[in-house]
Amino acid sequence: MGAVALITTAVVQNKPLPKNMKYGIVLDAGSSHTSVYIYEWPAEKENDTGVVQQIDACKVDGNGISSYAHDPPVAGLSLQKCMDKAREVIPEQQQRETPVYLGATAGMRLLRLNNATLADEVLSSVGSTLRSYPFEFQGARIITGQEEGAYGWITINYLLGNFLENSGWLGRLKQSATFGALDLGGASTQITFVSKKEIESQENSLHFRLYGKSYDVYTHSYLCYGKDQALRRQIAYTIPDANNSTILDPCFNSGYRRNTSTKDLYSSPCIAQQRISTAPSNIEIKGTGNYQLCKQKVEMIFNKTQCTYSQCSFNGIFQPNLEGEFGAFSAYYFVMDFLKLTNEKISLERVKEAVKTHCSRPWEEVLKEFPKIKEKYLSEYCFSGTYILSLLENGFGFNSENWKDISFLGKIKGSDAGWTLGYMLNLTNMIPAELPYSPPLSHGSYIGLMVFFSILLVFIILTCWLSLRKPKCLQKGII
Ligand SMILES: Nc1ccn([C@@H]2O[C@H](COP(=O)(O)OP(=O)(O)OP(=O)(O)O)[C@@H](O)[C@H]2O)c(=O)n1
Repeated sequence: MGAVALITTAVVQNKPLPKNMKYGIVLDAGSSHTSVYIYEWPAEKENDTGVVQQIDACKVDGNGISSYAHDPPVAGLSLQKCMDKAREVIPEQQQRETPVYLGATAGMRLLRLNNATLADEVLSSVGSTLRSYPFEFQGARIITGQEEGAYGWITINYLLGNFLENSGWLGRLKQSATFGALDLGGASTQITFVSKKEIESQENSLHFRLYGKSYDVYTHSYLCYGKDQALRRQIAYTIPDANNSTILDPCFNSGYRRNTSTKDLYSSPCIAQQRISTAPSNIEIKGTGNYQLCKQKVEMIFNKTQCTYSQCSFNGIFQPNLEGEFGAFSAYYFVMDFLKLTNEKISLERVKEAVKTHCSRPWEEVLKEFPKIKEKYLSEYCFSGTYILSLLENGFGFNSENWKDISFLGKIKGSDAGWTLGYMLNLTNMIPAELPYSPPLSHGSYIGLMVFFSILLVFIILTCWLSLRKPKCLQKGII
């Protein structure tokens, strides 16, 4: 049984895994795009102390499989380019033994809320494409927010080597040194960390036994609090004020303009409470680039008033005190990397100053300086930086003191930080619940020691024999 048995993996675990697998493929079908990751096993699979490594990754063109809700068969076809690449990367004789998993995240969770039949059609379309490749297709499913949080936590701690470090006798005695995981996607965000305090809400509590050590983990996934859905909500709040269908938005650089259809904006279940029937069908957003005003608008989406537990993050969700160090990845990394704020020595105050400065820059100037960056990303870095600060500070409770505990992580030892590796490690039972037995000495060292002690023994016996034996001449003299 897999070590992470608490996470339900029903659909995927039905098929036995190929015995000689050396590679694994995981497709991350996110809300904004799909990525294909190829992993390679370490040579010593049985007594695994090596690390499964990402050897290639491919980003699928387009906006994620959920965006094909209007035409599900195309969702599968969109994956072909990256799957063709996987066929080139993995040696032909290994392909039949290579498991392929597809996990869809928050974009598909939202589509399922809107229209479960369409979500099924999209999944069956990607399933038939993946089945047409010579790999061992293990299933396509929508993973839960809890799984997304847990697998992200497993991935970063596995890659950082924390589980093995905690598994020795010394590691088992001391407090578990793991990193908490902060994952910001397009449609949801996850926070996951080991908590010494009681976790008051059952749905936020996970227990893992990994390499012989137990971990009590807190996790929560906030649907609709990914970067793209948060932006939609922030815009939707302004629509009632729309005058002549124009919105002045402080979260975009001044001079930036964008047209949005309200039908498209309102199509997300995240905006359900904010829809107004008198909204114009099209709105024009005009940036005014003001960090303080943007922050005020962004904070409207965090409800800090109700809490039925001893303490909450926001929206009445229980969250224990933050503990230990954290690794922040996905959009946290993309945005902070763009703003050059990933250095741990940069204080929270300096981060705020930098976001404020970026927001105040005219759009023309930004565009001129970064002509190669996709306009969608570039235009949103003022909002994204402000949102990240609000989420971490106002939402989760980070402050000037513990800001230094956050590391913004893109790749760890060559593998992308994200949920996919943890997902595959769990489904292939790569992380044992108990520490595999490893003899204290290697075979070579045993033989070396045996030879050494044999020579030593012969030497001792010889010395004793020589010293006890009386020389014949002396014996004669005495007589
Ligand atoms: N260079 C980049 C790349 C991506 N993004 C943004 O990062 C966010 C998250 O992207 P990703 O990690 O791919 O999230 P998804 O998997 O699509 O989201 P989810 O898990 O919520 O489904 C998106 O809003 C995307 O616009 C960005 O700002 N800059």
